[in-house]
Amino acid sequence: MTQLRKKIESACRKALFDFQLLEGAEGIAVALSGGKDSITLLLMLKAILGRGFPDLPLHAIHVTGEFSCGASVQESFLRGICDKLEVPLIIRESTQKRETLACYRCSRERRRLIFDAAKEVGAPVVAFGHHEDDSIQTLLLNLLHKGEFAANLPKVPMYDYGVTIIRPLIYVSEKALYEFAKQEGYARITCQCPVGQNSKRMEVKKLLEEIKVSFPNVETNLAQAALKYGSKKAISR
Ligand SMILES: Nc1ncnc2c1ncn2[C@@H]1O[C@H](COP(=O)(O)OP(=O)(O)OP(=O)(O)O)[C@@H](O)[C@H]1O
Repeated sequence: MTQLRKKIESACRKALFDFQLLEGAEGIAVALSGGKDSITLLLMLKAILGRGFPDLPLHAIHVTGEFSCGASVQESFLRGICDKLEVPLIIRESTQKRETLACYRCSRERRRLIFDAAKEVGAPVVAFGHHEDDSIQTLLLNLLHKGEFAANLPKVPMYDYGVTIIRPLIYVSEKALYEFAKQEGYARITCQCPVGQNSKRMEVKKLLEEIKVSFPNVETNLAQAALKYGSKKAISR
């Protein structure tokens, strides 16, 4: 096992433990876009479940469709990964059209498709591949755009849908995930969505790079603040 793999697995284990992410779970569904983050997540959970954590059934759910994130991923590529890991793969179709394309609508539909599939297979705990940098960007984006101090939380019960979202990669940096994907040979650009490439999130990413010049610890500090003070709004009923 490489050092990097060990490092990511151990950060993932720490998140599972610190936030009790698997508490009460009877099965886990990984939202698998085919990008580096969710593939790594699937590999990590496969390695961890049954070793220090309950041996829960694991499923992968992929949403396909012309403009869905992950649209450039071949089904056979995902099947290959899942078959090797002996994880059942479920594929759902998104209906997004270019004319009506907007991030919020697309991701709402994707979530609904993923949640429905997860419930159908008896795995209403859904793991997303969001990492530490996603959380930092979300925090800044919400602050600048909406005046809210709200980040990605590691565990969010979605009472209306009857599922719980978990984010086991919350302690892992994007850089580590990128390096690992390169090492494992599945680093590839997946999001070819014309809307996603120009989003406010990209602007926040650039802004963070600029801030980093004067404040080198900005990412660590924001990640900590996100976990400590990130809004509880998302988890209130
Ligand atoms: N088409 C999809 N099917 C299933 N899950 C998805 C899909 N698109 C995104 N997700 C889930 O949402 C998470 C965040 O999506 P986002 O588009 O921000 O991807 P990302 O940061 O590029 O991650 P990844 O490298 O896993 O694609 C992904 O890690 C994955 O768990």
